[in-house]
Amino acid sequence: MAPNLRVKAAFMAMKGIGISEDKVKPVLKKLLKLYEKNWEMIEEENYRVLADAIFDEEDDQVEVQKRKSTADEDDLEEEAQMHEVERPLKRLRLRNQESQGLASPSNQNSQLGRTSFQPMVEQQEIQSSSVRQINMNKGKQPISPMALAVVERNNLSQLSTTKVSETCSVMSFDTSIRIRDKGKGPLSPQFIDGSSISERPCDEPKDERYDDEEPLNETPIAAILPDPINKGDLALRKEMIGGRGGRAVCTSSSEYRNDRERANIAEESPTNLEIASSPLGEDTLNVGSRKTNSFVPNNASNGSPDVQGSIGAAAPRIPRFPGSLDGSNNHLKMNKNKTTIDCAGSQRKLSEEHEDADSRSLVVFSKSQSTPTDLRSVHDVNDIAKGEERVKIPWVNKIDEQCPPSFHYIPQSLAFSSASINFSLSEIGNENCCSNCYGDCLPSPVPCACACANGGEFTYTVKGLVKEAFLLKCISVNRDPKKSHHLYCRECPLEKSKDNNILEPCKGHLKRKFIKECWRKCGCGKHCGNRVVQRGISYNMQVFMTPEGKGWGLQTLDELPKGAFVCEYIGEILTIKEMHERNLKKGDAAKRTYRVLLDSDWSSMCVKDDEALCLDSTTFGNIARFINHRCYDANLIEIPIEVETPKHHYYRLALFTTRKIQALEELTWDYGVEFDDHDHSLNAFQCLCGSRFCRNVKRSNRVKKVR
Ligand SMILES: C[S@@+](CC[C@H](N)C(=O)[O-])C[C@H]1O[C@@H](n2cnc3c(N)ncnc32)[C@H](O)[C@@H]1O
Repeated sequence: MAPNLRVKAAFMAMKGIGISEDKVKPVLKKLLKLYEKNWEMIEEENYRVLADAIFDEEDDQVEVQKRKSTADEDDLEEEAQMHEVERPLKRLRLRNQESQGLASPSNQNSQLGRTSFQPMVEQQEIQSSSVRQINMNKGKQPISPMALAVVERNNLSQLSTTKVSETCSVMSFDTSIRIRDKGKGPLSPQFIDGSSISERPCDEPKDERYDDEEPLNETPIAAILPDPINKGDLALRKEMIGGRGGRAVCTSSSEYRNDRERANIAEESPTNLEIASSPLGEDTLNVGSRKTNSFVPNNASNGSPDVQGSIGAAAPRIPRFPGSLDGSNNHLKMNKNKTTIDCAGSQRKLSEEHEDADSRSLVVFSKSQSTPTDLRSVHDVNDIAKGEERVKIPWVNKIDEQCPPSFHYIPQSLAFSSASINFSLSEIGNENCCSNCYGDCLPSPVPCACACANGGEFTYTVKGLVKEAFLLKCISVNRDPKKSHHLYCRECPLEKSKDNNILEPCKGHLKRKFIKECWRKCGCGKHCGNRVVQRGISYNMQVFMTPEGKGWGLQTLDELPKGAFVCEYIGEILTIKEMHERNLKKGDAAKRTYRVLLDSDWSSMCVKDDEALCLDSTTFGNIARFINHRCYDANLIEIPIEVETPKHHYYRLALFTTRKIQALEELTWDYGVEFDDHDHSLNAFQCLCGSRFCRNVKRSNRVKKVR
């Protein structure tokens, strides 16, 4: 349909429910801008989004009007106070009261005659003063001086251009990939990224509805339970205390390099072929489940405080998020005197810490008093990724005294135990790779075999960004998961894992578009433009404590272009059965785990039990575990990436920007949570995303209105 016909149709539809053109016009304009002229979204469900937006606009106007009259009342009140002495009405009232003996409020109105309006002045005073009180409290959060915060908001650009970049040095990753031919035993693990900061997105204004509300006291973001002491502790202790100097390569935020240039600087992170079992996992993880999409968030705790430098946990679509390792109070805290305190109570002045900012462990530990768990929970304030990424990822808390929750930073996902992910070269046939290519595939006029798998053309631009058309398709599938995008398993592994006597029918899985990247069996080089995700994180980000009460979050320190790769969702690779077992073990704590289902292609294959997988970032993960949820208009989107195997039971899950993102914006993605799905209360949390499309807002009234 031509655009103007669509406009007319929208007018007609709105007219049908009694909304005039002049009200529709400005809102429609805004929506078209917001959805980048994606009419399908606006037209869906008989223009429901449009109608909702118009009602919202009306609500906003009423609110503004209310505020205006409140402000007027305040002004009046102030004026009245200034001229208290000459307030005739008040004096009159007092005189009347005195003369008529009207001390009791109960008989005031009846006996004061014409002057009875005066008690209303009094009432008005009370109202306006309480309004004033609310206004005064509004927006005030308990903000303690940030003991550990190295980054002041105002100085962020400085941080990203100087502090971060100054500390860059060339890093070489240990590329410990062990590839074996099919059937010849274990392969090597694969890892990935993480980290963040943030501020409100410029085009995602905070919803006024939340302004006057106290932040809700949510369930804590997730609790990571203590790992059993094992041999790894010694190495960890060494790393915590000594750090691994000079490994990270940072990209200055001011100097943008495209992905390929960046790739020349840093070593490619190791690609995982086979996933190693974690000796720790089982006792330490919690899982949640989710209905259809791949993200299974839990009730993340708001982060019980940990040691300075430790990270908080977060979770995406199947994911759930952790908090403290053991839920005990064994956490390091920051005190308000700008002194850092470790678990053992050692104190150290912040200034001293700044002096040796490049030393990678800022917390002073008393070795004798610190347990291995304490040590593991400490995160370097300058780099929560512990040098595992190409860039450093600092953390900051300007809101309270919590430190990020404990977890193990891993840059690539690892199998916990039973997941069937032994990638082998023989599994990738010649038709599944471009063995005849050379150098960089992108400039070639003839699409290579990998491009053919992407529908005959590369999905990345030469700048390493996802092409607009592909991105829009992904966004529309996510934002508009109509039935047509859902596929249903004949025997759903998720339902099978539930131990129900009767097997429930599959609830459906969102069918997503994959990107196939070139890989090591291809003839091209590792800087080929069709290898973006596997090169890892390249933008500067920061983990930060959100002011809205969402716990920790991730924000970008760099401006990010639309379609840019931000990070992969990394975690332990679990079979659904393992996930379920962990849930049972954890009981209520399972609500605080961060898991994402890898179910984008379940329905198109008969998934065996050990092939139905999810990623659990509760105890082992990267910065993605800090990314908070935002309903509908999140600035990141997850896209499945095929790298090491053509079988889609395992794939990488990468997060890309849905639009240009300003430095200091919080990074968010839509977990796909259904807040009214009572069957999946494990995933529920009180959503504070602030989106005008928030699904956690009771919509019944609005829907009624539309009908
Ligand atoms: C993957 S974690 C995100 C990081 C988490 N905020 C933290 O502190 O570790 C997911 C958890 O964060 C919290 N969260 C994420 N998005 C939220 C939102 N929009 N509103 C409220 N809480 C949110 C919930 O507790 C959720 O279970």
